[in-house]
Amino acid sequence: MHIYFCGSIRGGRDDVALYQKIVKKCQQYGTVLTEHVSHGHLTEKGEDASLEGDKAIHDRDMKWLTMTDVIVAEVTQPSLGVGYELGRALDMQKKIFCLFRPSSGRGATYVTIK
Ligand SMILES: O=c1[nH]c(=O)n([C@H]2C[C@H](O)[C@@H](COP(=O)(O)O)O2)cc1CO
Repeated sequence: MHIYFCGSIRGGRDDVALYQKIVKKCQQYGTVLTEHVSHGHLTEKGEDASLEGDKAIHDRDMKWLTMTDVIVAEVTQPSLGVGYELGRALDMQKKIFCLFRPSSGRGATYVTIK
C-alpha cells in the first residue's frame, strides 16, 4: 500500500517530532512516499530546490499523489502546501485521513469536515 503523508514544511516545522511518529506508524502498513516531510533536518526553507526548482518538487508530489492509495495529513500546523495537496486529493477522490489536535487551541481547517 502507498501512503502519502502531508505535513507542514514552509508553514512551520513545530510539529516535526509528531510527523516522525506518524510516519513510523504508517510504515507498519505500507510505503510512505513522502517520508522526507518527517525528516528532522528539513527546515521551513523546504527541500533544496536549487537543483531542479519548486516545479520539480510539485510535479513529483502530484505524481505520488496520483499513485497513492491513501493520504494521511497532520493539519494542526496551517500550511498552504498541505491545503493544496488535500484539495487536489479530494478532486482525485482519494481516501483522506486528517489528524487535528484540538489541544493546540487552533481551529480546524474546513477541509477536514468533508
Ligand atoms: O520542499 C517541499 N517539499 C514537499 O514535498 N512539499 C509538500 C509536502 C508537504 O505535505 C507540503 C508542505 O507544504 P508547505 O511547505 O507549504 O508547508 O508540501 C512542500 C515543500 C516546500 O513547500
